Amino acid sequence: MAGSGTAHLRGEDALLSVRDLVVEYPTKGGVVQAVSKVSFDVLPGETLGIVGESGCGKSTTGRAVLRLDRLTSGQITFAGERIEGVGERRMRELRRSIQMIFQDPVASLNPRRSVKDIVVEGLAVARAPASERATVSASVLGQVGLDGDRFADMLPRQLSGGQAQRVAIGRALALHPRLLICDEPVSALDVSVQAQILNLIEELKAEFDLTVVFIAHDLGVVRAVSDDVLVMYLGKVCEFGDSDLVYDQPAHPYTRALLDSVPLTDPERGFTGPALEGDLPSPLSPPTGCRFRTRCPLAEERCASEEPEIREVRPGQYVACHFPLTSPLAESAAAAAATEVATPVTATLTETTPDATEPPASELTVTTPEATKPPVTGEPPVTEPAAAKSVTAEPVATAPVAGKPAASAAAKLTPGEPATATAAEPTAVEPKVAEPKVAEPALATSVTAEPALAKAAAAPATTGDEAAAADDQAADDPPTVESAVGEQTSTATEASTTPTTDESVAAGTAAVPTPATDDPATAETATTPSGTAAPASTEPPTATATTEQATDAGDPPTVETTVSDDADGSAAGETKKTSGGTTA
Ligand SMILES: Nc1ncnc2c1ncn2[C@@H]1O[C@H](COP(=O)(O)OP(=O)(O)OP(=O)(O)O)[C@@H](O)[C@H]1O
Repeated sequence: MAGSGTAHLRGEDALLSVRDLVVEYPTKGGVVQAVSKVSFDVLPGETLGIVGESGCGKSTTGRAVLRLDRLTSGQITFAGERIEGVGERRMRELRRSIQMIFQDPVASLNPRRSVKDIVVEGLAVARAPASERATVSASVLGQVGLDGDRFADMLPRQLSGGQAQRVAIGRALALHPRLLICDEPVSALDVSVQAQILNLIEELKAEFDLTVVFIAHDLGVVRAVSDDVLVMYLGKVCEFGDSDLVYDQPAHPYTRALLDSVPLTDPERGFTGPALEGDLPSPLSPPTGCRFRTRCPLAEERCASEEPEIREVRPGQYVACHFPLTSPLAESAAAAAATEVATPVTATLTETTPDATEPPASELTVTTPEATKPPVTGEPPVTEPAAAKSVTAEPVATAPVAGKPAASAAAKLTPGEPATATAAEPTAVEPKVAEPKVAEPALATSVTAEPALAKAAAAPATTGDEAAAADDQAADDPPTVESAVGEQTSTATEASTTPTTDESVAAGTAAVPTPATDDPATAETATTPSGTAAPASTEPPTATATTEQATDAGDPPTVETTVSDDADGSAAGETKKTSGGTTA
């Protein structure tokens, strides 16, 4: 959590329980430790946000729950049933109850199928009669705001990104899932459309009593929709707790650094505070002890030798850190650091005084006087910089999100207000340095600024025709095949900047653009896993989706995910099937 532990777990009432999940990918360069002993619970009806830098293992965690990737070890319990070891037949049934929505909506849809057929692909796999499929299709399309004949016969390439994501959501809903895993569902969308899709998910969640795991790198998006949030770093859990608590009073230095990397709308100030510096270390050989220590301004020798156990630092807030920002331990750590060479630090430290006021959020709050500590250099980063993505935290947070009162959303992130309040309880702190430090964030190179904020705030909280029409504006000019290919290529380029690119590609987590074939029975459907994308090449992916001959012409094509299944005792290479990007 960057350590391990179970203090944050909430027990038997959980709909989904993940315990000590380990997912490793053997590659030519070594074993990628994508997820290392991650544990969490998701309670019925809640939305759990999972955040962290690109490459920290968010998508792998989500995919592991559905067993789309091979689990190295760990336990997964869904609705009281241990599922990490069930056979593939049972897993296929379970995937009706656990649906996943992916980042690239267009790539996740079969390009040769009409919208009305796509949304009931899962039912077709289950051999539901055509009449039932037609009824459900019409109903679901209405629920996701695509009612009317206009959309029913469209092909995915004729849809805007927002409309395509609505179709993907509809396809998931048609199976009446209990758990929805949303993997970066709005990252690829325009910010105004993001708000609409988030609202749609919130409304449907309430209407269908869904439990949601919401994976995103965008902190603002996650805050807007999540009840609780799990912060991951390099395959480990850093912090878990009530979303407001974690965002307002982050206790892990990594959480704080992430929040400080969020751009402000005030161009003079740039960013909330000192940005996270350095690169994500290689998952092939992660740092010993606390995995964050090589980038942590508070790291001590102990952090290299001892992995921190997660523990409660405030009611409802759990942190895996030897020196959490509000713990008395941080005081002694920082005091010790003060005796060391006092060179400029990555994070601006602050002084604690009994009656001082809250410091600017630009400053890293530790409860010790005059402590400065040089950045821990530790092991040099091995990998390429983490893939940079747009940061759109503030805009989305200010957009009204159905299911969460607008006032509450506004209270969470008010434009101009620091994204992180840093009052250390119970003592307040006095800023030592008044001027916020403006730093270039290591996390983001693309920033959504104020105009987007205004757009998002103005976005209507509707899922009906209006919203669909808004989405549709972008689709007035239906994208050509060429432009769709261009999109894939650019996504693939982004993916290529992630660490251990070779390994990722070798292991085949790239999304599979669906080939254009007229034969539905042999059409290869895309699953868009991991938020990465393969170029639209004719070469088949190494290990993700292959095609299976449908059992009859009426069946939609199924996707075989090439993974191994421990339970079945098969060797690597056994196939798992999903339908057209759903997890039916
Ligand atoms: N099939 C694979 N083979 C090898 N390495 C992989 C594979 N899938 C993922 N990885 C690696 O596992 C780590 C975690 O990847 P993952 O996609 O889960 O991260 P993430 O936090 O979801 O990132 P992003 O937000 O960019 O999708 C990364 O280092 C990634 O390169």
